[in-house]
Amino acid sequence: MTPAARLAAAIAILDQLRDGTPAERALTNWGRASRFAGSGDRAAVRDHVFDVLRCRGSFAALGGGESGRALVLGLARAQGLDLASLFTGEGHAPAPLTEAEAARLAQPVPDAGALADLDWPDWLRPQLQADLGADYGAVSARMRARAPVFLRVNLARGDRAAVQAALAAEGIATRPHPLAETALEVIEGARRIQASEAYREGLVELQDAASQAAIALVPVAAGMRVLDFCAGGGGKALALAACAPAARIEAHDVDPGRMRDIPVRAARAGARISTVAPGRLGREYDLVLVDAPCSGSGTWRRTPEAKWRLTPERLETLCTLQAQILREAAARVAPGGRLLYMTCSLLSVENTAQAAAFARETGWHMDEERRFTPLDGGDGFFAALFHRGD
Ligand SMILES: C[S@@+](CC[C@H](N)C(=O)[O-])C[C@H]1O[C@@H](n2cnc3c(N)ncnc32)[C@H](O)[C@@H]1O
Repeated sequence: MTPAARLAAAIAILDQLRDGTPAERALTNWGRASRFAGSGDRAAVRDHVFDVLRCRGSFAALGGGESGRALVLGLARAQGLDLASLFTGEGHAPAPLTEAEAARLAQPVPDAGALADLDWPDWLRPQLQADLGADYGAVSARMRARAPVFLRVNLARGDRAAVQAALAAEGIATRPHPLAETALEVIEGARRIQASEAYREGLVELQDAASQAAIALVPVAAGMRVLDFCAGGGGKALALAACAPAARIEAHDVDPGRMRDIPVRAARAGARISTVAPGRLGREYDLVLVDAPCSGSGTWRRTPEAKWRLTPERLETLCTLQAQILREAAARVAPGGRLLYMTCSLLSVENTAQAAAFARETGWHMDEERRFTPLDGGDGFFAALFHRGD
């Protein structure tokens, strides 16, 4: 496919999203109907679609509307592409610019800060400005770009340098990242990771660097009884198991189906993690992890559709649920044990305010609290470690 045909495909896919079709489904549908498209074409079209979703507000302003065509015009303009050579109408290229489009595109481009402002939902912008303070502008700019890909080195299987060499031998170039001693940032070959031997043999897992740094805060040791209360696919439980292979780790989720991959992932990593059905939990864990359901605002570079779907009502529901889960999880901590609360959110209502309210209302003490933003290199993330007040 030509670069222009890839833009035309992105336009068609973005138009499909307007009725609420999820991007992944629209991309799959397009892929099935486009057998002529090679893997490079598919990757490029996907990147266009996700670049637009991340910057939907500013690209709509730059391109003059919310249609697929206007958004892609905004993308092309933001990326400094030569519109005249792409929008030709020849072959599979998008139709030439209309006079109205050409006149709109001749207007001056707003400054970068004003554009980045547009890429947050309007209702959330004041909250983010207050929560991020002096970092607001820089974080907003960072959130418009693609997220880096990080790997967690499974220290139970090899040290970081050895794993880096094994990956390099398979064409995956990485560099150590300062956020965590287990973190490697992938600089080349990201699409090869899941088929690589290093991945299949459990030397690495895909995990954001901030999540890795948060897990490093946890005082986990051999013999400890640990509960991952909101285990989902088990990313945090696996990271904990790598830190303390002799800890007794149990994974739980209100939706047990979400834990279905844990046995396979644990076997790959050589980790021991048992999954526990709701209602079969113990009461005396030395450490309970709560990786709470949240807005996911810290990960919106990877899941940009979620940014535009979040509503004030949904955020309020999530905050209520987080407070409730914290209390349920705290009831399972043994005397002298610890509770770790985490979110992948940038919002204080889910982070510092939630943690402070829990401490105030229950008498638990906060030992440590850490907030990560994309300025640290990884996703937005939050962790607060507590011990019981008595
Ligand atoms: C942020 S995800 C967990 C991600 C996971 N820890 C990981 O690292 O891959 C939050 C999880 O909390 C679960 N959850 C939601 N409400 C819950 C509840 N009341 N009790 C336990 N788990 C809950 C969801 O099903 C979801 O899997």
